[in-house]
Amino acid sequence: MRPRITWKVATSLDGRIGTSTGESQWITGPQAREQGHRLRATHDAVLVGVETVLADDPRLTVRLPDGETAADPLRVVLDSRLRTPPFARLARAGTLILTTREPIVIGEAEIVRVAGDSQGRPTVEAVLETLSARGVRSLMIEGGGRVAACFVTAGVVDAIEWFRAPILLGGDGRPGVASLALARLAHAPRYRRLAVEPMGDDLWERYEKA
Ligand SMILES: Nc1c(N[C@@H]2O[C@H](COP(=O)(O)O)[C@@H](O)[C@H]2O)[nH]c(=O)[nH]c1=O
Repeated sequence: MRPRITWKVATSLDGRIGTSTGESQWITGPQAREQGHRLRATHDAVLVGVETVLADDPRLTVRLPDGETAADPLRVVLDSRLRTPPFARLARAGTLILTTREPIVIGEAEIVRVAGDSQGRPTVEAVLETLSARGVRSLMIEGGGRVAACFVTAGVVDAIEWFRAPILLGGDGRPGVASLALARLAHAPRYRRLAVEPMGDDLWERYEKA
């Protein structure tokens, strides 16, 4: 059985995750970001694409206010061509890098080769099979836009945790979800809103697959 998949995204009002130059830290305020950490703590694994590693050098750990502790999820990077730098914060034990190339050493991360599509990117199916085999039952995708588009297109995004900040970044900003190549509205993936909660200046919108 595949893991339950949640896509978590922090955007401007107009659904952008960064400016045209890629600046993205931070779009949402401290309360929304803390909630993001709580969501990490409730998932077995958190996944990003290598573009996010190169842009943000994320840690993907759970960092909670003083006195609160929670285990870190398995960190997963989709990196078909193994571009994760050995000095990246994710290049350490507790990170699984999925590639379609012959594995090389990247810090202390574990590198596993999986099946690729016609463009040499790990297939969603192969990623989910690999994670299921490791006992991952819940997976949170944290971006970027292309990775989100792959999982949405594959029809496997069961829930969305959307943090929306009251700023505008415009059409030249980086989209939260890249191309879905939709010609017909009838084919748009549809989600049902479960809750909306103010988080400081931001909004936390929760959706599940309709
Ligand atoms: N920019 C942005 C987010 N960005 C997400 O957080 C990641 C950084 O995680 P870490 O290095 O562990 O702090 C980054 O790569 C991206 O996935 N999250 C948010 O709640 N709000 C924000 O405005």
